[in-house]
Amino acid sequence: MIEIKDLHKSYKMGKNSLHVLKGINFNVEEGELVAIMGSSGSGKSTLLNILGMLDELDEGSYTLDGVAIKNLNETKAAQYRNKFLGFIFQSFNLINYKSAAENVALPLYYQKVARKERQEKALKYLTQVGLKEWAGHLPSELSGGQKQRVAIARAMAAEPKVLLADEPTGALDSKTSYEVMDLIQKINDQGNTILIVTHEPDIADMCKRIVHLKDGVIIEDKKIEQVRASKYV
Ligand SMILES: Nc1ncnc2c1ncn2[C@@H]1O[C@H](COP(=O)(O)OP(=O)(O)OP(=O)(O)O)[C@@H](O)[C@H]1O
Repeated sequence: MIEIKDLHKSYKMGKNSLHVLKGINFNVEEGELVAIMGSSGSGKSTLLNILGMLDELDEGSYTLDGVAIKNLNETKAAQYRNKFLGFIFQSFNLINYKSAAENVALPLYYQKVARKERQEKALKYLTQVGLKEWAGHLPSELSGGQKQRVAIARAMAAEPKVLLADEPTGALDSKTSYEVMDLIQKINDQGNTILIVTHEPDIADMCKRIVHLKDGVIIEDKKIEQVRASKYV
């Protein structure tokens, strides 16, 4: 699903440049649930932004579902982003004056899906995240965990190939974090490919594979069974 080869990314800051990703090689198969970990500044969000086509890579290659993502013009990039990718953010990024259902339906509006189908899909995905009864409520009437569920339903509504989540539980207490992760696991069980950036080892432990970044390179990439086995050696 995702193929990254020798990826490099630098940020220019005046005359200087900061080399953030220094040769990342990384493949993700369909149906994986991957945690990307690493200390602050290791390049996790930069990598996720490149995977999400929100930022451009400098060197190397990125192939997403067979499409080479490099030097695409803005229009093509936006088309592929909408078609392939769903995003979940730490701070939910819901629109405050729109109801839960309207928030979920929004990506479909941008995809020019007809109103009736938008409403049906919004309700379908809100039902999947257990919030059917809350469809007409504004985000301000929902708890943090419920807001993240709405954001997850919104990410799923456009039926993307890959879900990308940047610290999806970062703003939630532990109990709610586990509930949101249970939901993410269920969505993954349905065959969806999901990548999660997280600081929290117990959240990473609920994924199927953990990739560790340090100073812009991958220093460890293990299936969860290997991670667990190595804890007891
Ligand atoms: N747009 C930008 N312009 C300049 N430097 C940037 C930009 N975005 C990130 N950086 C720098 O790149 C480095 C990696 O940042 P990144 O956000 O990818 O790290 P991270 O591992 O996600 O960190 P955190 O866990 O704190 O979110 C940091 O030193 C950061 O200051």
